[in-house]
Amino acid sequence: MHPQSHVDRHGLESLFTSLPVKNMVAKMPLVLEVLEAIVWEDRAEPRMRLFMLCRPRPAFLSTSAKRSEQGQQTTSAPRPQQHGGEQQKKTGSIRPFTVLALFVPLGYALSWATNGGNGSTASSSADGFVRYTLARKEDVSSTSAIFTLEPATSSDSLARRSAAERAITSVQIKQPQLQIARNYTLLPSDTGTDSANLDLLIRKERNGEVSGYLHRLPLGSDIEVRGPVVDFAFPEGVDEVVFLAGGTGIVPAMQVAKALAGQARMHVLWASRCRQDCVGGISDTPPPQSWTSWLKAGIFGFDAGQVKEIEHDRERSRVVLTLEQLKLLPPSGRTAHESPQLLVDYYVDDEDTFIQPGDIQRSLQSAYSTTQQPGGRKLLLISGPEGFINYWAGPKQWLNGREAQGPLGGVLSTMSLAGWEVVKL
Ligand SMILES: Cc1cc2nc3c(=O)[nH]c(=O)nc-3n(C[C@H](O)[C@H](O)[C@H](O)COP(=O)(O)OP(=O)(O)OC[C@H]3O[C@@H](n4cnc5c(N)ncnc54)[C@H](O)[C@@H]3O)c2cc1C
Repeated sequence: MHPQSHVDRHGLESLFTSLPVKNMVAKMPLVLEVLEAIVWEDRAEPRMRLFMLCRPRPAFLSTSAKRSEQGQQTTSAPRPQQHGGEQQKKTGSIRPFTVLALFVPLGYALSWATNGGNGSTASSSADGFVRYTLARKEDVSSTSAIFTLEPATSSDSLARRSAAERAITSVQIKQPQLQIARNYTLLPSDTGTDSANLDLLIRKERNGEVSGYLHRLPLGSDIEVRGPVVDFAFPEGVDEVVFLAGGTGIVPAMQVAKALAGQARMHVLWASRCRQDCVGGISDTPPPQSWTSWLKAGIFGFDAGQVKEIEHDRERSRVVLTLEQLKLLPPSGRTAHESPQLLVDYYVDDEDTFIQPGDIQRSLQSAYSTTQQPGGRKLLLISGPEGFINYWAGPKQWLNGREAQGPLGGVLSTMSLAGWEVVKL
């Protein structure tokens, strides 16, 4: 999930220090490539990053380590002393003004070149970002919305299909003032048509740099997008999937449901904070009623669950509608199970319904009882906020500059998961 920009720092330094000004124009493509690599290189030197940012990063932005652990692309690398002059001095062999002196004319030249020298704005930039326009924003709840992005020009759009078909994919969106980017998973296109538009479900994080910026943008704004990036490629032979989704973690679940339709049976357990996030969603396999619900039903003469279902059926959010459509996808591929291919259960914090280990265990067992492919692979996927993944499966790990699964921890590590491969997304 990281940009594959492997910058050879020493090569870089010698390039900059040895570059004669008269050769600058001739070497411009190389220099631009290097500068671009620095911007996206999470191990780049602080002094280099310093000059690529539009403004100094405030202290609270020193969450770079956390972001990197999340597989985010950012211009700041995990480091103990972000503004530590000591560290900068130790590693410095290029004087800051050298970089600045190069960058300013280069930036000007790049802008001139990409604009064809006439001041117009090209839709695709040298760093792979493509210009889109915010065409629609559909509020799902007070904290999340579906953004529809249209290519700014008809000739230039990200090729959705260039990423592997059997994979979870996301795109990276740039926050141009800070020069940072975040991943957002693509909502599956509605009808199987390969629309050039991109639909994204984006939650507004409190004080979130990129999500906050996107939620503030008015319709018609330019948004720079690049990708798609493969976040997880499905192994061959998967015939059972149990998917634990927290919040916007439902979007990768929808991609899996679409990609594996007819090939694997899938059960999604989706936890949302409030009902607005999943209006109209009715669980396919509701957990057994607790004794308190039976008591309420006895006292009040109705089942509270039924009332909720009637209320929720009045309208359905677009996410719930898409999930319903995915349930209807015709079987294709090697196996057509007779039982429903996709089951979705809804859990809502505000309604005091939470995913319980027993729900997961039931789902795993029911998958076993209906499996038709002996030897088929079984995946237990978990996607959502860091806290959600940590709670169920333990934290991911950051190893050698890359995000790794880390050992299985959390609640799942105490359960019997024989035969199931757990993947933290
Ligand atoms: C592969 C992938 C796919 C994703 N898909 C989606 C998707 O479809 N939809 C979606 O909404 N998100 C998705 N995300 C998450 C998304 O990429 C961003 O992480 C998310 O939008 C937050 O980014 P931000 O810049 O807004 O917040 P950030 O600025 O990174 O902040 C994140 C949180 O940390 C808090 N924070 C910041 N600094 C500090 C500090 N110093 N101390 C304590 N707390 C702090 C902020 O208040 C905020 O709540 C995906 C992530 C990945 C890796």
